[in-house]
Amino acid sequence: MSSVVTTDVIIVLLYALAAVTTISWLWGRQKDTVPALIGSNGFFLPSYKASYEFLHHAADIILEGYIKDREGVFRIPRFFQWDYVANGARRISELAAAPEDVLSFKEGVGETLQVPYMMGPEIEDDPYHHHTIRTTLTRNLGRCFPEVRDEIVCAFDDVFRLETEDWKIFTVFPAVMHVVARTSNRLFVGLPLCRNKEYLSLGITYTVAVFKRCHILRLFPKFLRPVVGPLMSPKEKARREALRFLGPLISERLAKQDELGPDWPDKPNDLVSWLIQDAGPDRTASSIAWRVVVTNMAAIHTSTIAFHHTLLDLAAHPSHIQPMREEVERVIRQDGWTKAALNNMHQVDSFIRESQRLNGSSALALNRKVLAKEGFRFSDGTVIPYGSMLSVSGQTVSHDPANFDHPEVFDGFRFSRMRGEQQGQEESIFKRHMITTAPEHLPFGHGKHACPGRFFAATELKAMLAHMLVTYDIKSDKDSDLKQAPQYSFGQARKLDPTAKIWVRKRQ
Ligand code: HEM
Repeated sequence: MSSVVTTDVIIVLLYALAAVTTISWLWGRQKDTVPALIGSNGFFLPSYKASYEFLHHAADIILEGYIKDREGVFRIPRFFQWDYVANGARRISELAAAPEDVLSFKEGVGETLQVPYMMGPEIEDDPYHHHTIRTTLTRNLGRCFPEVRDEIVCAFDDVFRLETEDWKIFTVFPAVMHVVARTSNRLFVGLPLCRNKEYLSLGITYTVAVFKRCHILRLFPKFLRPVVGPLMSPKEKARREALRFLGPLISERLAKQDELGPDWPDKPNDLVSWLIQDAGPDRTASSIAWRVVVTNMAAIHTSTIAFHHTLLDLAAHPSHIQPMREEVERVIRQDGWTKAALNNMHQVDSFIRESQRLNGSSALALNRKVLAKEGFRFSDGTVIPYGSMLSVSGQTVSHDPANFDHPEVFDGFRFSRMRGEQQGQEESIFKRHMITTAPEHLPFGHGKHACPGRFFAATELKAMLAHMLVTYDIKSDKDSDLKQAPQYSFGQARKLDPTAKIWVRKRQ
């Protein structure tokens, strides 16, 4: 009993200390002219009530701000601090183009995902695997496509196990996550490990833990995070497991490289080899195994969410199936199952881009932290103070009639039509590809930090959709026709319905 009382007293004292420190820091700062979206403008710190309201209605509140002023900047209440949200294409472009020492991507992600606690300080300080993904992995997509395609075929076979001609019902999320995890790991670690259920569940469990716990840790004041962060971190356990699965494989490759040089005969062409090449002094089995897990985290959750929505959109809008089937079959007859063939599947590409447009997994995009001591200044003079988090309202731009005709309507061939209409105008055509980011299309971010894995994600997701179209019939589960209804949010994160189902059978 007395130890509980002591803990309570310590926590109250720590909170009081945080409040005094924050208030005195804010007191010395210039008055903030950016209006608050909810809560009172007059207060230095947002009220608990406003922060709680934002936690549960973030998407609606951000939309309200967008409707109020499509070119504006607002403050949003978080426990213990105000964050900032900017609207409009001009501000999005200015934010995306700002240098790292003014608006930091690294510190923005660090804060959003609580990287030092969830992944470790070395991932924040030296994210060399981002470079590996952007360069070597992307360059090898054509060469590695036969393996990726093979894994897609086998993984769908294993997940669906359709032995008769009858329809079978599936819960979409776990089915898609299994296929995505296997396919991604075929490229990351190769056979046979990419089919090892325990290994795959390590990546999935760690990813789910990071995305849940980072939001909870952000509810604590900063000075408490070094205490609470390590207690909540899934990192140590996942690191040990990663070494168990990947340690022998990586040690063997490191030994071969030491003995035979960097281009030893029959060196596997996968992420493990590419990371060994880029690792520099951090070239140990333990640290490379950890980069593989962290890459899994960036790749699997995001791609699973995207394909989950794609399949539900397909089931809800079946008139798109036949034209896409015809496109896939025509292109495959011409080019075979190759990466080049995917480039010619314009309707498939457009369908996934449209699904991403309407189903963003976060109400906020481009999360950055202001590092310039004088604050970040937009070209109209609005200043975001030093140390603040600044984001843009990623979802609202996709739903704005100024950017899209009938934005609320799912129109799977919206982007392929635009490409058709603009044949010959090279610059515009490339604006409509799934991988192309724009101020009005932010699922992959925008600017120099736009997702480096999006070329792989597009290859994987298009190959998955093309395979499903020509191999299976799918139809909606009547009960989950209104699949958007059960979506709810926690802070900026929008959660999908993990119970949504579809019917699948062998193609008739
Ligand atoms: C549909 C799937 C995916 C979506 C929607 C997605 C989305 C994003 C977004 C929004 C960002 C932040 C961009 C910004 O703030 O400007 C990002 C960054 C990143 N993504 Fe993805 N991603 C996907 C797939 C992947 C895959 C497959 C990989 C790895 C192979 C990957 C690796 C990364 C990495 C390493 C970063 C950090 C980039 C940097 O530091 O510059 N992503 N992604």
